[in-house]
Amino acid sequence: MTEVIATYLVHSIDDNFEKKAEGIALGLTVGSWTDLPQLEQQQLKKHKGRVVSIENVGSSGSRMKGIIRIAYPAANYSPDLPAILTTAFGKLSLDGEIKLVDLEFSPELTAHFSGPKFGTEGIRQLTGVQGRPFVMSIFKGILGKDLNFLLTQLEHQARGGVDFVKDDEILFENVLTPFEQRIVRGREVLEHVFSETGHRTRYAVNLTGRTFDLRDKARRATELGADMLLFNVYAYGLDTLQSLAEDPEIAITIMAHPAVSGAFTPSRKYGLSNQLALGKLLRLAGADFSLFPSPYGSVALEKGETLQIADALQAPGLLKTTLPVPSAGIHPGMVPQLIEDFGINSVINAGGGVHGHPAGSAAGGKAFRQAVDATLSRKTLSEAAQTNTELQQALELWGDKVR
Ligand SMILES: CCCC(=O)/C(O)=C/OP(=O)(O)O
Ligand SMILES: [Mg+2]
Repeated sequence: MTEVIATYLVHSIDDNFEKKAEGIALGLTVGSWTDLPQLEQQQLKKHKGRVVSIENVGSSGSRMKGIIRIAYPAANYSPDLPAILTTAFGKLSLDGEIKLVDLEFSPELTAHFSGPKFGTEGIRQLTGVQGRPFVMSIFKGILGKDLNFLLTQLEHQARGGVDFVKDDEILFENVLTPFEQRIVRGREVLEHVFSETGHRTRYAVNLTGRTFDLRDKARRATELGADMLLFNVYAYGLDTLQSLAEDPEIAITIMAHPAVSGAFTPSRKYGLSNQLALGKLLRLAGADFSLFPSPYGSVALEKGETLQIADALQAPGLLKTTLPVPSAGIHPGMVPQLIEDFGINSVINAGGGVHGHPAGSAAGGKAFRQAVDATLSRKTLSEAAQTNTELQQALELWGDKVR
């Protein structure tokens, strides 16, 4: 059956979850049922929502907690995320203490989504990076600074051996560091570093501006030789991301940033789960990378939640996999834990943990690469620090434990 099954966490003053479930299944589809004439019931049967399961999962304060799963037939909506989200959690999202925890797509429905254009394996083939997690750094302190400042910081990050450098999500079109100049001049800098060191760093430029201009701007970026695009997906919308990812003329990877998603994910009683918002839906919409708060950074999520996000991004399935990028407050001392938690099909991402290094940004990148090498060769960081100055300096500043 072509359908989507929504899983809701419901908090209710009573445990009559059957009534609530039936009310949702009908209310978001055919409206009413038992009082309809037989003929009408027959005609509407293919549109009726179906209660799949109900589970009472205890209580929270004065509320009973229930998990309700409802199936919505594909006959009711067009196969796109705006329609599916509005069907499964449109008006219902306004109706009290209810959280959308998951959406299960049938294979037939999933077939309508292209998913990531490159995905994990495509990114490994593109970059030649195998057998280790990627390392990425983030521009910091760019607002109000000119292009030379940005290019100098880019060169330092590249000389530190990071695989990717991303714009910070708060860098928009501006007269000091214009989008197209960042791409063209940034490329020159990275080619120069490559010619000198043999190391290639790729730059994720922030795709910003009005929605209807994004496609042409992204196509222009591709023409100019941009490597990657950063995209604040929830400031725009999932379907905007999907339209960019599906465009054959935008033949570069797209990195989804979680900005704004905190407006509707943290509550246990309302909104969307992070595994859905920063995991499954971004993979469906075509993100090659998905950034999310790590379990031990400066805007931490619970570890279980981050592992669910990563699993939604990397689980085997019809779509290519999206690289998880646990972020925020990351420093080299966290590398063993990051690799233990997220494996090598992930991106180790840091801004302050690179630029805050006592010996500067290049040393910060080197410290991360040294920490990755140490971890993969089963050395402790303190052992590796004995022969790696940059790592030693990083551990002296930040330590080698996660909080
Ligand atoms: C979850 C997003 C993290 C982010 O955007 C960012 O800029 C992190 O910077 P640091 O915390 O590594 O300095
Ligand atoms: Mg940022």
